[in-house]
Amino acid sequence: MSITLGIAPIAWTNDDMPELGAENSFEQCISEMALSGFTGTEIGNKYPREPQVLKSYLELRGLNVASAWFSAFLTTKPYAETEAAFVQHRDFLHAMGAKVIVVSEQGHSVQGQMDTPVIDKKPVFTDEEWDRLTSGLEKLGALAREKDMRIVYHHHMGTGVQTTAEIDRLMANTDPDKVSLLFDTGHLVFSGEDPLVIFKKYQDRIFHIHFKDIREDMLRQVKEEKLSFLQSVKNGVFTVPGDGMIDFRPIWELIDASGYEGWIVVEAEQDPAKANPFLYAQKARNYIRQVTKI
Ligand SMILES: O=C1C[C@@H](O)[C@H](O)[C@@H](O)C1=O
Ligand SMILES: [Co+2]
Repeated sequence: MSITLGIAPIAWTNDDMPELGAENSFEQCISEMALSGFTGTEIGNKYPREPQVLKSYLELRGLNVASAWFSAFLTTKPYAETEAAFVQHRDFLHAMGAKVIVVSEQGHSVQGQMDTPVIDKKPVFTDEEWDRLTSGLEKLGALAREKDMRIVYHHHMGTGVQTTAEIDRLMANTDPDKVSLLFDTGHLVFSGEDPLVIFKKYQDRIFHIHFKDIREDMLRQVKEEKLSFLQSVKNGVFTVPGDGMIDFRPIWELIDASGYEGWIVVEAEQDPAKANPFLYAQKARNYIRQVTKI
């Protein structure tokens, strides 16, 4: 397997704020993905959930399913609740042919709170919560391995695994065979981390990649005005690769040199009323072609 390029539906319809892009239909979204030159997608709130139905729409457009997000609550709810929801999600993704499952711990997360400043108010897990998180993730990882899949942990703004130190702690305390890492350029730069350092350190554990860029002026505004994660997204802190402050060339050089095989998914949520998702998808595709020759 080599590298395959996908794009997330979140630029058309936003799962965190379904009112963003409510007017965009599922068929418009997947048709525009395919027309822009992508061959994969993640799954959004308008996608049919029956594997055969979803496949019939995607196959027509030459799209495969890369993965889909799963919210874990290992730090705040009984493990069995997360496991039951995870197994359903795993089986759906398995039926769709995906090999990786995006997992993010949402216990104490402020990412979905409209008025909570994302920089100052992110949660910090206690030692006990860390133990619940790492042991729970290893169990979910083992369930994924039963189906020849992997969980890829999504470090994320406004959550307990956001910073380099937190990613280090998660990686140090989990079995590499059970817990892999998702590399999201936008979240790392938003948080002030160095994506090159993270990629170099964890290249053997990175099994999924999200490419998103950051608008520098919006990032400044987020800090100055203490905006929440959702306000930041609405105001345009994220954009597609090639449209923001991140230089993807050195990132790509590391990815290429590492022999990475798997998905690179463009994931650039912004307000579709301000940023036409079809035009931005084409912009991303052109920039990636220039930088990676893919
Ligand atoms: O992978 C992701 C999924 C979204 O729901 C999330 O909020 C976004 O920022 C992201 O990186
Ligand atoms: Co992401």
